[in-house]
Amino acid sequence: MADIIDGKAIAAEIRQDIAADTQALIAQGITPGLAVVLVGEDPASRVYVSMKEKACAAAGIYSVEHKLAAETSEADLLKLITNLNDDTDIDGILVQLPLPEHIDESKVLEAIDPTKDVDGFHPYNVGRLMTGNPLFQPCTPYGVMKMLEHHGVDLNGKEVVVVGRSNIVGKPVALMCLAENATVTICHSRTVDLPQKVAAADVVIAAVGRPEMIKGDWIKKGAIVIDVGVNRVGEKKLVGDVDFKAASENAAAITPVPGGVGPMTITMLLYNTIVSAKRRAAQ
Ligand SMILES: Nc1nc(=O)c2c([nH]1)NC[C@@H]1CN(c3ccc(C(=O)N[C@@H](CCC(=O)O)C(=O)O)cc3)C=[N+]21
Repeated sequence: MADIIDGKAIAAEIRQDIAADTQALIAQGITPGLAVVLVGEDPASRVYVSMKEKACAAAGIYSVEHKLAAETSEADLLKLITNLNDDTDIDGILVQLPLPEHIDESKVLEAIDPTKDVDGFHPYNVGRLMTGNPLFQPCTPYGVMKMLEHHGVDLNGKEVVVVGRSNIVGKPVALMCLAENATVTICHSRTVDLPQKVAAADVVIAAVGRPEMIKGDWIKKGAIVIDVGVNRVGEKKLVGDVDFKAASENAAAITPVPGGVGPMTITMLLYNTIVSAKRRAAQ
């Protein structure tokens, strides 16, 4: 049976450090500040945003939520971002994705001051990550790396297979593993013989958004499995991209869903906010 890599526990540990750093910054007269912008009424987005609020409050971070109506114009959203860029109380700006259809996502992400881009989605920060000199690392992949580190996984020379090629998870996590000297393969919907690719992996990182599509018998004995998927099936049940039960038979260690990567994502958002506030304090 596999070890469970407990994201909730690792997140709680990191959040204690974040709370201590926050107190130290406040003592220097700098209160870390995060602005979260939510456009529209998507229920899942609302849940995530309120989780972020609670986590900020628990850590002592100042947070402001800007809830805008679904029909808000792109121009008005850009205006809000400009104001937040100029607001000296704000160290981090997060615009919750997805945005409504009529708003150009790239335009919005590019409007955020890269020095406040705690999501790490601005092309400037993407470029900094790609060239090996990151300013902010995107929260979900950064959380994945912290989980591997906490579990004592050394990626040097390992075969990492990333399933999924999104800008927010697949591509950046592949770059981060490469920076740790892994041999990285990125698989996707057009990959030929995915089971065989996954079977070659020492570390599998699943980020496709399809419930339990990665089967347990694809996993090599002793592999590490990181499941980034959060798929709601039916009313309440949350499952990952990996068939957890079957994969646990082969894996040396595996992350659960819920309680795996999810809690780490929010933790790394707070972490990036503190990093940004420390830069402000050092100015
Ligand atoms: N600009 C932006 N940045 C994001 O980081 C971002 C976003 N937009 N849009 C949506 C996705 C999704 N996301 C999650 C955060 C926490 C959990 C999480 O904590 N999940 C819990 C379960 C929570 C539940 O029950 O729904 C868990 O896995 O244990 C999941 C997903 C951040 N996202």
